[in-house]
Amino acid sequence: MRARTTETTVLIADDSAVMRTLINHIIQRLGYRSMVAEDGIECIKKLEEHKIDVLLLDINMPGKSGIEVLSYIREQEMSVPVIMITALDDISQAVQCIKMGAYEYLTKPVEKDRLEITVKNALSELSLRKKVQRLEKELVQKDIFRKILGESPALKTCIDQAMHVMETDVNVLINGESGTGKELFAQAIHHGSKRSKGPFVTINCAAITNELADSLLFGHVKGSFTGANNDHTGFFEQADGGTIFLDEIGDMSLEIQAKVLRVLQERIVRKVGEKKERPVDFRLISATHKDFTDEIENGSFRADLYYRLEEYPLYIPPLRERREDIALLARHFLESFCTANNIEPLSFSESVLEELTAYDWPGNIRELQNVVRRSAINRRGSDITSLPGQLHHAAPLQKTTAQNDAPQPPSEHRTHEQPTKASEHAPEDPAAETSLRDAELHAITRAYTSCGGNQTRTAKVLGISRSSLYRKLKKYGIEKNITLSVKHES
Ligand SMILES: Nc1ncnc2c1ncn2[C@@H]1O[C@H](COP(=O)(O)OP(=O)(O)OP(=O)(O)O)[C@@H](O)[C@H]1O
Repeated sequence: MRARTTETTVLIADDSAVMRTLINHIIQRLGYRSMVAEDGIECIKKLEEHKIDVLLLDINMPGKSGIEVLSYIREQEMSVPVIMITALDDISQAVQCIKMGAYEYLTKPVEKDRLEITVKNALSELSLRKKVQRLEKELVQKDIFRKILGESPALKTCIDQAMHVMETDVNVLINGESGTGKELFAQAIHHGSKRSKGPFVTINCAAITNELADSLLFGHVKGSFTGANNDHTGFFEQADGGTIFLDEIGDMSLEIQAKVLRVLQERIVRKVGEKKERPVDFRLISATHKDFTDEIENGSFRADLYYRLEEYPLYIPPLRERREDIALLARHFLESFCTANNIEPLSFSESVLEELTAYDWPGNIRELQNVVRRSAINRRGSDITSLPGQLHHAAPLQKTTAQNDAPQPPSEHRTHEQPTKASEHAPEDPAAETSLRDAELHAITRAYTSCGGNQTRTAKVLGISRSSLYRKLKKYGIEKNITLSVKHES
């Protein structure tokens, strides 16, 4: 029995040397590890410096009384159970201690059996309390991640990593192809963090121009430049006390990268047209679909900023690497679509589910969402037995729709969207559009695959600029997926 309990430490705080020795002796004979304190001040010091499992606390002590120590324990929200030791004529004070949260009181002289039972009970109550706290925490975490559906080990690993990192304040860099759920994860990390009551500010980095960067990021005062008709609070200040989510961080210009690096280092901002500096307290989560090794190598991304962003990397795998999730997600999107549109419940036939599962989903979950919606709209009965068109054609066409459907940052964060909207270039004949698209997609796919996914070489082969290649890859929702899916198929 002694060997079993030596892990448990009991602190005995009593100013009487005789009582300390007596209780210490009993505690050690019961097999617990013991520590002693001669007064309230020493008791608090030991509580702070050691892991104490049970505290035996005398009420009347010099320096700080037992009641003062108890108040301190409650103020600091320490979970140690406290057993008060009191003289018989001090019962009213002992009762007051129970009201203040002490577990129990024992009267002097302390009997061995009573002491043994009380310490044991206090320990089992503590372990029960810890179990309840753990279960409560698990419930909260499950609730936070309930929007992120999937049963695959790959997704579960991501959720597990996100759960661990959300309790800290470190910067997280989420990497994954378009539509894999990076923003969803960023939101979950924010909601599960100690900043959850603060704001979650999303910034689409691709949409910030160098000219407006200072004003958008740090704010401006009215009249500080032509068109500044009102004061504006910058994004970093808006995120004060909360989380700032820098989406598409890989698209940020070098000039803006320098500004962001400065805020990360100094944690202060200054509005355009103002001298005053303001401290800002934010947690940074950023997301990218790019491989930063290339970007850093070719000088388009600062290594020093990258290392600050990537204090904790979180990789969200594409859907084709977690095929187990496809049927589950498809059924979920179908059900949500039916509910939202007052449609009678629909279901997929087994062969359609197989087809969905076999497809590579270059546009990932966003693409799947859209295919499901279109299937529901085109249905001919309550069973969906075929998909809208061939899936490999759905990808590029879907991507454009999907970008419009995707959750977007608040409008003020989207002042300068990328000019790649289908409507701006729509040819008159839709069939011509499809064949042109197919030809372009085919050419890009071939070049990109033969260049092993290297964007600079692919752009050279195709005779277009790297940025224009990037826009096209994004437009078709293929990016690095082509290389991977080709590998997958062969
Ligand atoms: N595991 C999931 N369960 C349910 N819905 C998901 C899941 N992952 C993503 N989604 C949904 O898919 C869509 C795309 O997700 P999200 O915007 O988070 O992706 P993203 O990786 O940030 O995309 P992009 O890089 O294009 O900005 C959203 O509607 C999101 O709610």
